[in-house]
Amino acid sequence: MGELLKPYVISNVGMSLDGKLATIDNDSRISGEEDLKRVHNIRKNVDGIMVGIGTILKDDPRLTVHKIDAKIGDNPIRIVIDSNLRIPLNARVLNKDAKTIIATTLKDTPNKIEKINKLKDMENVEIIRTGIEKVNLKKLMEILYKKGIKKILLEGGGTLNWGMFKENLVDEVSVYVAPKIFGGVGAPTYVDGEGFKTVDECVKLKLEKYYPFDEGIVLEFKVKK
Ligand SMILES: NC(=O)C1=CN([C@@H]2O[C@H](COP(=O)(O)OP(=O)(O)OC[C@H]3O[C@@H](n4cnc5c(N)ncnc54)[C@H](O)[C@@H]3O)[C@@H](O)[C@H]2O)C=CC1
Ligand SMILES: Nc1nc(O)c(N)c(N[C@@H]2O[C@H](COP(=O)(O)O)[C@@H](O)[C@H]2O)n1
Repeated sequence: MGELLKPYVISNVGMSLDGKLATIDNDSRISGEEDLKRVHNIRKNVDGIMVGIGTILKDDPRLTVHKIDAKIGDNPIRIVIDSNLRIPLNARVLNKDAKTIIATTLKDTPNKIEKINKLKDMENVEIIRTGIEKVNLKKLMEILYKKGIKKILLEGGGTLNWGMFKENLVDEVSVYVAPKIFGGVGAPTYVDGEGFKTVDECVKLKLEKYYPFDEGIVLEFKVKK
């Protein structure tokens, strides 16, 4: 079998020192303005920004380059991973500021068919279908690569991050760690999902760079392949 041709994937989050992406009440204001500008500089230099539907439902993000000087044409393609097509039709990620790809499964329900038809009427929206119960992330990466998406910024949340790390689809990690502790067993962490059972199986990283930033620290790693 040939090597998987896939986009280069950078995973970025802002997290508390205890690895949380938000508090138990879903307050995710972790990064300060400087860190958000750092993230938007990464956004400006990738072809796609990817998030899971959990993040859309909780944060209603725009996923555009809006914290630094940029033109609408600088906006990368937004990619939402949404197995059951739960995306609200008024989600900000569906606005006209950029193109949006919604990746969903091949499984049909009457509600899903109706939603797909509505989404197809939106000129900036494209739907890609792969996988049965969950979006098949490996196949999706191949499809995106063939469409010319060569570099992706993965912006979470914890469930999608797990899916991407488990399938060995992440190439680089860049995290801002804030000097804050949130606690809470139910608060989302950088990587959730079912987790690896042994240290042997886990994703191994090579530390490349670290520097104090805002009130915290930025850590950059390459994923060992
Ligand atoms: N501080 C930060 O930098 C960030 C914080 N967040 C926080 O993370 C939380 C959202 O995270 P989650 O609830 O975990 O949702 P998520 O954004 O990770 O989306 C998870 C959803 O992705 C879908 N999915 C489809 N196929 C999948 C696959 N193969 N593997 C994995 N997922 C698949 C599933 O429907 C699943 O429910 C929010 O509280 C948000 O505020 C999110 C992004 C960045
Ligand atoms: N880097 C980073 N730091 C934080 O503290 C965050 N809460 C996030 N969240 C991510 O950014 C999205 C918001 O994007 P827009 O400003 O609306 O374009 C949010 O949905 C998370 O993916 N990131």
